[in-house]
Amino acid sequence: MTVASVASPPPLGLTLTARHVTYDGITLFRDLTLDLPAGHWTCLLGISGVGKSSLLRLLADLAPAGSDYHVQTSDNRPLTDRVAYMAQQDLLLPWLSVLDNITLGARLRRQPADTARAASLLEQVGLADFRHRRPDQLSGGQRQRAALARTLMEDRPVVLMDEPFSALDPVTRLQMQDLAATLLDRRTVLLVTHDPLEALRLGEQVLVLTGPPASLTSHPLPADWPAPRAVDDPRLTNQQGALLARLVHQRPAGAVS
Ligand SMILES: Nc1ncnc2c1ncn2[C@@H]1O[C@H](COP(=O)(O)OP(=O)(O)OP(=O)(O)O)[C@@H](O)[C@H]1O
Repeated sequence: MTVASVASPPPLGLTLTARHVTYDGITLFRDLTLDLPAGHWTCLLGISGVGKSSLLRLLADLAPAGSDYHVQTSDNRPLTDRVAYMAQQDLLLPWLSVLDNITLGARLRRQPADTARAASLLEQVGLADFRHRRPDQLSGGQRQRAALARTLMEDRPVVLMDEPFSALDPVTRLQMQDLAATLLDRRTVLLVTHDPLEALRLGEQVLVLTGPPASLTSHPLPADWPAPRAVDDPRLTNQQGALLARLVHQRPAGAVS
Protein backbone atom coordinates (compact mmCIF):
# COMPACT_ATOMS: atom_id res chain seq x y z
CA MET A 1 0.00 0.00 0.00
CA THR A 2 1.28 3.49 -0.74
CA VAL A 3 0.39 6.70 1.01
CA ALA A 4 -2.34 8.58 -0.84
CA SER A 5 -0.57 11.39 -2.64
CA VAL A 6 -1.14 14.87 -1.32
CA ALA A 7 0.02 18.10 -2.90
CA SER A 8 3.33 19.11 -1.33
CA PRO A 9 3.36 22.51 0.32
CA PRO A 10 5.99 24.85 -1.23
CA PRO A 11 9.38 24.46 0.49
CA LEU A 12 9.93 26.93 3.29
CA GLY A 13 13.31 28.20 4.48
CA LEU A 14 13.88 29.28 8.07
CA THR A 15 16.42 31.35 9.96
CA LEU A 16 16.31 31.11 13.73
CA THR A 17 18.10 33.77 15.74
CA ALA A 18 18.40 32.85 19.41
CA ARG A 19 19.37 36.19 20.91
CA HIS A 20 19.22 35.15 24.55
CA VAL A 21 17.81 31.93 25.99
CA THR A 22 18.35 30.91 29.60
CA TYR A 23 17.35 28.12 31.96
CA ASP A 24 17.36 29.00 35.66
CA GLY A 25 19.59 31.99 35.04
CA ILE A 26 22.16 29.99 33.03
CA THR A 27 22.61 31.19 29.47
CA LEU A 28 22.12 28.45 26.91
CA PHE A 29 22.12 30.51 23.71
CA ARG A 30 23.32 34.01 22.98
CA ASP A 31 23.24 35.41 19.44
CA LEU A 32 23.15 31.98 17.84
CA THR A 33 21.89 31.70 14.26
CA LEU A 34 20.55 28.53 12.66
CA ASP A 35 19.72 28.45 8.94
CA LEU A 36 17.46 25.71 7.62
CA PRO A 37 17.50 25.69 3.80
CA ALA A 38 14.09 25.36 2.15
CA GLY A 39 13.14 21.80 1.25
CA HIS A 40 16.27 20.21 2.69
CA TRP A 41 17.19 18.01 5.65
CA THR A 42 19.45 19.42 8.34
CA CYS A 43 20.85 16.98 10.89
CA LEU A 44 22.05 18.33 14.23
CA LEU A 45 24.53 16.52 16.45
CA GLY A 46 26.29 17.43 19.69
CA ILE A 47 27.12 15.97 23.06
CA SER A 48 24.41 15.37 25.61
CA GLY A 49 23.18 18.50 27.33
CA VAL A 50 24.67 20.95 24.83
CA GLY A 51 21.21 22.26 23.85
CA LYS A 52 20.05 20.42 20.71
CA SER A 53 16.50 19.77 21.96
CA SER A 54 16.27 23.28 23.32
CA LEU A 55 17.25 24.72 19.93
CA LEU A 56 14.67 22.56 18.16
CA ARG A 57 12.02 23.59 20.69
CA LEU A 58 12.57 27.26 19.85
CA LEU A 59 11.37 26.47 16.33
CA ALA A 60 8.36 24.67 17.79
CA ASP A 61 7.59 27.79 19.83
CA LEU A 62 8.17 25.87 23.07
CA ALA A 63 10.86 28.14 24.47
CA PRO A 64 11.38 28.78 28.19
CA ALA A 65 9.70 31.91 29.52
CA GLY A 66 11.67 35.09 28.90
CA SER A 67 13.48 33.76 25.82
CA ASP A 68 14.49 36.30 23.22
CA TYR A 69 14.51 34.73 19.76
CA HIS A 70 13.13 35.21 16.28
CA VAL A 71 12.19 32.89 13.45
CA GLN A 72 12.34 34.36 9.97
CA THR A 73 10.51 32.42 7.25
CA SER A 74 11.47 32.63 3.58
CA ASP A 75 7.93 33.71 2.67
CA ASN A 76 7.73 36.24 5.53
CA ARG A 77 4.58 34.59 6.86
CA PRO A 78 4.23 33.28 10.41
CA LEU A 79 5.35 29.72 11.03
CA THR A 80 2.19 28.95 12.99
CA ASP A 81 0.43 25.75 11.87
CA ARG A 82 3.19 24.87 9.42
CA VAL A 83 5.35 22.79 11.77
CA ALA A 84 5.18 19.14 12.80
CA TYR A 85 7.12 18.31 15.96
CA MET A 86 8.20 14.87 17.15
CA ALA A 87 9.59 15.13 20.67
CA GLN A 88 12.09 12.76 22.30
CA GLN A 89 9.23 11.35 24.40
CA ASP A 90 6.53 9.84 22.19
CA LEU A 91 3.72 11.89 23.85
CA LEU A 92 1.10 9.33 22.83
CA LEU A 93 -2.17 9.73 24.74
CA PRO A 94 -2.49 6.57 26.86
CA TRP A 95 -6.28 6.27 26.61
CA LEU A 96 -6.41 6.43 22.80
CA SER A 97 -5.71 3.63 20.32
CA VAL A 98 -2.71 3.88 18.01
CA LEU A 99 -5.03 4.85 15.15
CA ASP A 100 -6.73 7.55 17.21
CA ASN A 101 -3.34 8.83 18.35
CA ILE A 102 -2.04 9.30 14.85
CA THR A 103 -5.21 11.07 13.70
CA LEU A 104 -5.23 13.25 16.82
CA GLY A 105 -4.12 16.42 14.99
CA ALA A 106 -7.17 16.40 12.71
CA ARG A 107 -9.46 15.72 15.67
CA LEU A 108 -8.00 18.61 17.64
CA ARG A 109 -8.55 20.86 14.64
CA ARG A 110 -12.09 19.45 14.35
CA GLN A 111 -11.39 18.26 10.82
CA PRO A 112 -12.28 14.88 9.38
CA ALA A 113 -9.37 12.48 9.77
CA ASP A 114 -7.94 10.95 6.59
CA THR A 115 -8.27 7.36 7.77
CA ALA A 116 -7.03 5.90 4.47
CA ARG A 117 -3.79 7.82 4.81
CA ALA A 118 -3.55 6.86 8.48
CA ALA A 119 -4.02 3.18 7.63
CA SER A 120 -1.39 3.43 4.92
CA LEU A 121 1.12 5.08 7.23
CA LEU A 122 0.49 2.50 9.93
CA GLU A 123 1.20 -0.23 7.41
CA GLN A 124 4.41 1.49 6.33
CA VAL A 125 5.69 1.80 9.88
CA GLY A 126 4.77 -1.86 10.49
CA LEU A 127 1.89 -1.22 12.89
CA ALA A 128 -1.13 -2.20 10.80
CA ASP A 129 -1.93 -5.06 13.16
CA PHE A 130 -1.52 -2.83 16.22
CA ARG A 131 -3.84 0.00 15.22
CA HIS A 132 -6.45 -0.79 17.87
CA ARG A 133 -3.95 -1.23 20.71
CA ARG A 134 -3.29 1.38 23.35
CA PRO A 135 0.25 2.76 23.75
CA ASP A 136 0.85 0.77 26.95
CA GLN A 137 0.36 -2.41 24.91
CA LEU A 138 3.27 -1.54 22.60
CA SER A 139 7.04 -1.96 22.87
CA GLY A 140 9.24 1.14 23.08
CA GLY A 141 10.17 0.85 19.40
CA GLN A 142 6.55 0.37 18.37
CA ARG A 143 5.55 3.45 20.34
CA GLN A 144 8.28 5.43 18.60
CA ARG A 145 7.02 4.25 15.20
CA ALA A 146 3.49 5.31 16.16
CA ALA A 147 4.84 8.75 17.06
CA LEU A 148 6.67 8.86 13.72
CA ALA A 149 3.44 7.98 11.88
CA ARG A 150 1.63 10.76 13.75
CA THR A 151 4.34 13.24 12.70
CA LEU A 152 4.22 12.12 9.06
CA MET A 153 0.41 12.25 9.17
CA GLU A 154 0.59 15.99 9.83
CA ASP A 155 2.06 16.66 6.38
CA ARG A 156 3.66 20.02 7.22
CA PRO A 157 6.32 21.93 5.24
CA VAL A 158 8.57 22.06 8.32
CA VAL A 159 9.26 18.94 10.36
CA LEU A 160 11.22 18.91 13.62
CA MET A 161 12.29 15.51 14.91
CA ASP A 162 14.18 14.88 18.14
CA GLU A 163 15.97 11.51 18.03
CA PRO A 164 13.02 9.94 16.18
CA PHE A 165 14.67 6.55 15.58
CA SER A 166 16.59 6.13 18.84
CA ALA A 167 14.48 3.23 20.19
CA LEU A 168 14.62 1.14 17.00
CA ASP A 169 16.73 -1.90 16.16
CA PRO A 170 19.32 -1.23 13.43
CA VAL A 171 17.32 -2.78 10.58
CA THR A 172 14.02 -1.09 11.48
CA ARG A 173 15.96 2.10 12.01
CA LEU A 174 17.27 2.04 8.43
CA GLN A 175 13.79 1.26 7.10
CA MET A 176 12.22 4.13 9.04
CA GLN A 177 14.99 6.50 7.92
CA ASP A 178 14.24 5.59 4.30
CA LEU A 179 10.50 5.96 4.82
CA ALA A 180 10.89 9.39 6.42
CA ALA A 181 13.32 10.47 3.68
CA THR A 182 10.79 9.47 1.01
CA LEU A 183 7.74 11.00 2.65
CA LEU A 184 9.54 14.16 3.74
CA ASP A 185 11.29 14.77 0.44
CA ARG A 186 11.36 18.53 -0.28
CA ARG A 187 10.28 19.31 3.28
CA THR A 188 12.42 21.46 5.54
CA VAL A 189 13.52 19.02 8.20
CA LEU A 190 15.56 19.47 11.37
CA LEU A 191 16.60 16.10 12.79
CA VAL A 192 18.40 15.87 16.13
CA THR A 193 20.42 12.69 16.46
CA HIS A 194 23.29 11.17 18.41
CA ASP A 195 24.11 8.86 15.51
CA PRO A 196 26.74 10.16 13.05
CA LEU A 197 25.78 7.46 10.54
CA GLU A 198 22.15 8.57 10.62
CA ALA A 199 23.12 12.22 10.18
CA LEU A 200 25.38 11.33 7.27
CA ARG A 201 22.77 9.12 5.57
CA LEU A 202 20.02 11.71 5.75
CA GLY A 203 21.54 15.15 6.08
CA GLU A 204 21.90 17.60 3.22
CA GLN A 205 23.36 19.88 5.87
CA VAL A 206 25.08 18.36 8.94
CA LEU A 207 25.64 20.68 11.88
CA VAL A 208 27.46 20.18 15.17
CA LEU A 209 26.36 22.17 18.21
CA THR A 210 29.10 22.85 20.74
CA GLY A 211 29.34 24.91 23.85
CA PRO A 212 29.14 26.62 26.15
CA PRO A 213 28.97 29.17 24.73
CA ALA A 214 26.77 27.47 22.15
CA SER A 215 27.94 27.64 18.56
CA LEU A 216 27.17 25.77 15.36
CA THR A 217 29.65 24.43 12.83
CA SER A 218 28.88 22.73 9.56
CA HIS A 219 30.40 19.34 8.74
CA PRO A 220 31.36 19.49 5.05
CA LEU A 221 29.87 16.74 2.90
CA PRO A 222 31.28 15.44 -0.38
CA ALA A 223 29.81 17.17 -3.43
CA ASP A 224 27.26 15.27 -5.52
CA TRP A 225 26.26 12.93 -2.74
CA PRO A 226 22.46 12.92 -2.70
CA ALA A 227 20.56 11.76 0.37
CA PRO A 228 19.35 9.30 1.54
CA ARG A 229 22.72 7.55 1.13
CA ALA A 230 23.10 3.81 0.82
CA VAL A 231 24.25 2.29 4.08
CA ASP A 232 26.97 0.31 2.26
CA ASP A 233 28.39 3.41 0.52
CA PRO A 234 32.09 3.36 1.53
CA ARG A 235 32.11 7.15 1.80
CA LEU A 236 29.79 6.80 4.77
CA THR A 237 32.44 4.95 6.77
CA ASN A 238 35.08 7.61 6.08
CA GLN A 239 32.73 10.43 6.88
CA GLN A 240 31.47 8.68 10.01
CA GLY A 241 35.01 8.49 11.37
CA ALA A 242 35.68 12.15 10.62
CA LEU A 243 32.42 13.29 12.19
CA LEU A 244 32.89 11.13 15.27
CA ALA A 245 36.42 12.47 15.73
CA ARG A 246 35.03 15.95 15.55
CA LEU A 247 32.47 15.18 18.26
CA VAL A 248 35.11 13.58 20.49
CA HIS A 249 37.35 16.64 20.19
CA GLN A 250 34.49 18.86 21.20
CA ARG A 251 33.60 16.93 24.33
CA PRO A 252 34.81 18.83 27.41
CA ALA A 253 37.78 17.10 29.11
CA GLY A 254 36.60 14.75 31.85
CA ALA A 255 32.98 14.71 30.71
CA VAL A 256 31.40 11.27 30.92
CA SER A 257 27.71 11.74 30.14
N1 LIG B 1 13.10 22.54 31.49
C1 LIG B 1 14.38 22.78 31.82
N2 LIG B 1 14.69 23.41 32.96
C2 LIG B 1 15.96 23.67 33.30
N3 LIG B 1 17.02 23.34 32.52
C3 LIG B 1 16.77 22.70 31.37
C4 LIG B 1 15.45 22.38 30.95
N4 LIG B 1 15.52 21.76 29.75
C5 LIG B 1 16.82 21.68 29.46
N5 LIG B 1 17.58 22.24 30.42
C6 LIG B 1 19.03 22.34 30.42
O1 LIG B 1 19.43 22.91 29.19
C7 LIG B 1 20.60 22.25 28.71
C8 LIG B 1 20.36 21.74 27.32
O2 LIG B 1 19.38 20.70 27.38
P1 LIG B 1 18.88 19.98 26.04
O3 LIG B 1 17.84 18.98 26.42
O4 LIG B 1 18.53 21.00 25.05
O5 LIG B 1 20.23 19.25 25.59
P2 LIG B 1 20.46 18.15 24.45
O6 LIG B 1 21.71 18.54 23.73
O7 LIG B 1 19.23 17.97 23.64
O8 LIG B 1 20.73 16.85 25.34
P3 LIG B 1 20.49 15.29 25.05
O9 LIG B 1 21.36 14.93 23.90
O10 LIG B 1 20.93 14.64 26.32
O11 LIG B 1 19.02 15.11 24.75
C9 LIG B 1 20.95 21.17 29.73
O12 LIG B 1 21.96 21.67 30.57
C10 LIG B 1 19.68 20.97 30.49
O13 LIG B 1 19.95 20.60 31.82
